[in-house]
Amino acid sequence: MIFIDNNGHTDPRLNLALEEYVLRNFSPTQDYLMFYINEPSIIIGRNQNTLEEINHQYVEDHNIHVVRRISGGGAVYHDFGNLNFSFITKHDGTRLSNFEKFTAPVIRVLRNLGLDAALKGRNDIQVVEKKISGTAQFSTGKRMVSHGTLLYDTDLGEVVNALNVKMSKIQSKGHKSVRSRVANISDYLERSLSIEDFRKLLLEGLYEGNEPFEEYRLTAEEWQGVRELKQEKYDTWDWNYGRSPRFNIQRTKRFPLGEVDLRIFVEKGRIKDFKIYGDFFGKEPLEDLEKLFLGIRYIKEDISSVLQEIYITPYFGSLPKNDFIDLIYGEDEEGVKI
Ligand SMILES: Nc1ncnc2c1ncn2[C@@H]1O[C@H](COP(=O)(O)OC(=O)CCCC[C@@H]2CCSS2)[C@@H](O)[C@H]1O
Repeated sequence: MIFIDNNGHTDPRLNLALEEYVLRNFSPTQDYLMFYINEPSIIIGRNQNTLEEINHQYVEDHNIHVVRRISGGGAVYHDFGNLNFSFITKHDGTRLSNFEKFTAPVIRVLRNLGLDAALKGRNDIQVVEKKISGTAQFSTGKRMVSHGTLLYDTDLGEVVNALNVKMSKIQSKGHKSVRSRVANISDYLERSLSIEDFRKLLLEGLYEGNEPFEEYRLTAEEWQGVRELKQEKYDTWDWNYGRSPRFNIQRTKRFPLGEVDLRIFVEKGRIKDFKIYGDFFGKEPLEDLEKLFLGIRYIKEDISSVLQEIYITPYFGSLPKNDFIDLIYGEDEEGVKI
């Protein structure tokens, strides 16, 4: 096993690019282990609809990154108190989602630290019914990544806030996260340890009985490749949001002049169909209004700039623009509690 040094980077886009770069470019006959800690971020599963998983307003207001990963599963929150481990190995022929093999050594270390940890559900490590780790896998056919989180001393209030979805009435085939009760590992330890001490103990524990892992630092050229992958993929709206499975949104809002009903169909993050029903829009045919939204990204900025152009038209005579943006892209007051 070779331990890959991530150089202490905490940008989730860089860490996920590094993991994918190692998976795709490093020796196919070697096994690798990597640790990384991300600054506050939500890491979305490969097949999820980003908007269905995040509290958009909260995430924006608090500068929380939203990044899609290549592995399946649900959305998780990371901060400086969450340590991620990642095994990048040959595909061992077992069915994906066999998490036992890769979680067993981690569970052993946690048990040695006095925690009553066990693999529960499909992919959770739990301590007394509370989740302290979520895991996921991705395979290229020959190689695979098996990675997981370890909630060490994460701000658990933020986990709830950031993942408290407020966009309602979305229908999609996107993979839905499995909400759980979560806990921090540090709360179960008898002595106090920093996350850095915990990281060291985990690394030592993982190679117990074997030779210490050989450490590898990437060359400048390899880092360049990682940065390119970051730029082409993990930095892009197309990957993080646009790649979501298609979805439908249905919204109704009562304005002083009457009710407006809206149906939007979004594919690859862009509005493909836009239907608006309401009886106070004046005499212009609504198709003209509807057409203006086709092809734009389903994000506040694009919606707002369309409305900018058409604000002074008969449609919007007496409707405040922000109310309209809210109708198309707002968040309901009552979110789904997790
Ligand atoms: N950091 C963290 N760790 C564990 N569980 C979490 C975390 N954040 C949120 N949650 C809880 O898990 C569910 C989602 O569970 P669900 O089972 O749907 O998804 C997962 O566990 C995915 C794990 C992905 C691990 C990758 C490893 C490196 S990059 S991310 C969420 O609604 C919260 O209740």
